[in-house]
Amino acid sequence: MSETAREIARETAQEAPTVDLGLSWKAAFQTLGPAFFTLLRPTPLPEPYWVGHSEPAARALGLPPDWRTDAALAAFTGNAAIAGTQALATVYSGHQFGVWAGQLGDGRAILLGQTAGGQEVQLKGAGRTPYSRMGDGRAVLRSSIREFLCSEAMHALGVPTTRALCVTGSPQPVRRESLESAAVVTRFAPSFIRFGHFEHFAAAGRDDELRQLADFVIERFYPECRSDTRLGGNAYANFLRAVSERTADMVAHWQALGFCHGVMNTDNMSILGLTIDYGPFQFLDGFNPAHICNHSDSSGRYAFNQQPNVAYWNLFCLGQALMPLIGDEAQARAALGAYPERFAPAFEARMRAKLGLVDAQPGDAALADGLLRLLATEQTDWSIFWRRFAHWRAGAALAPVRELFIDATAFDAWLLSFDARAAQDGAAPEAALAANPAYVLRNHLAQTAIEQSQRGDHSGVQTLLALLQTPYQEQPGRQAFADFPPDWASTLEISCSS
Ligand SMILES: Nc1ncnc2c1ncn2[C@@H]1O[C@H](COP(=O)(O)OP(=O)(O)OP(=O)(O)O)[C@@H](O)[C@H]1O
Ligand SMILES: [Mg+2]
Repeated sequence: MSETAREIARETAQEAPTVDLGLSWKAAFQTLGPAFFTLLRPTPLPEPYWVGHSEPAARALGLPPDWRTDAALAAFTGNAAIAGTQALATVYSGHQFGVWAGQLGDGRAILLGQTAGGQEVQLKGAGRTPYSRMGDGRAVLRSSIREFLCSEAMHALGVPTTRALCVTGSPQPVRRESLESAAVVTRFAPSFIRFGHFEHFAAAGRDDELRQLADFVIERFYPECRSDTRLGGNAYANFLRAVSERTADMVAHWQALGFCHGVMNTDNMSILGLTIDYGPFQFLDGFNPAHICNHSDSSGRYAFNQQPNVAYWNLFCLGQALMPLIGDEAQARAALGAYPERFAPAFEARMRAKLGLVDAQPGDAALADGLLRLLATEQTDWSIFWRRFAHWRAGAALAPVRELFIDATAFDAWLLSFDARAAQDGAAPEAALAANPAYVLRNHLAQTAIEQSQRGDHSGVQTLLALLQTPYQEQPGRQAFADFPPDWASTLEISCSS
């Protein structure tokens, strides 16, 4: 036993009680065998309390209506084991900020198990694992609230994402730049497997495990790749193609919503094309295409307008890792070609929806591009512009849209060409309202709820969650949540510290 393993064993030594939450479980990731994970228990936290909970997530997971019991509080803080589960941490590697980082792994996320309904349930911030390196295995309340809210917000926006059931907190101090307190996010997804899991075994030349992992993912999530006759009928090439397509769809959706992920390392890229790891993310305020949301990203590698290229770069890393299975470089390249082929039309379709158009026409990309240039020149507020525009399309006055521009003449000129184009379209007037949310999780909204929570009042988290769960519907009395950010929002520095 290594010294780290011994220390972890000491931390988790006390016998955790076992509780039954009324969920059925079935072994999944575990069946891969010990090369892929380490069995271990979460490390308990003292005096746990509820911070936030998502009822739609609870229903999706199959929990009963009165699920928030003391037993659930203990289980979702890592203080009790759940009957029928065997917790584990998985090993992965990855490229971070463009550089090979070697072995990483679940350093603070612990997989509890997979429900019979096919959802893997993880605790993030549940204590050290053999993959924690220098980390403490913990997550702070601040970042846990952000992850919880954004997971559920993205789901409600229709973006493929990992989901979050709840956040629980503990007074246990956690040191970051200052002393903060610990929290745990319970999140779930059909799989938390990342590009980095494949890179891990490929880098070590462990082709047997690489194949085992690919077969595991293909069998469960991409079975159609086995019978696909494209790419010479090569199942692994078709798998790479399918992942490329899902990734393109996901990133096109991000770009349409003005969502900056902030840490698109290959260990944060889901093999299912889900948005994963909500760290220094940000929904754009003013539209600056080169916006960098992560204060730790000094070179702007993950700037908003770099995201589509970075995803492609990350897919190349995945392609490289899968090469021993694909075997043919031309097929791998062709598989990766699916990304640009898919991204451009996917983004164009998203822009069309935002504009309230349905029928694809040849000049659409140029029309959208013309508008994006105007928005960039004036750094117009992304979400407010689109929501007001959607209301105008649905029959409201134009003035609230027009007044967003200092130079309204340029916008008027664009509008002339838009009007001509819209006249030939069959879209329902209110269509754009379903593509342009009224509420997104802007940094300052999250920050306000976090500070309130840090003072012991968690009601702000639930209030915000309720709005984010119905983002396309204005709620009476909640205008402030859809409004321009306050001046202090621009001074918020969100970094990798979490
Ligand atoms: N406080 C911590 N303690 C231990 N390991 C950590 C800690 N913070 C990050 N890590 C590990 O560092 C690596 C990169 O971290 P990154 O910020 O991408 O992930 P994360 O936020 O911990 O989690 P995830 O990607 O699971 O949402 C991962 O292996 C992660 O587990
Ligand atoms: Mg991560």
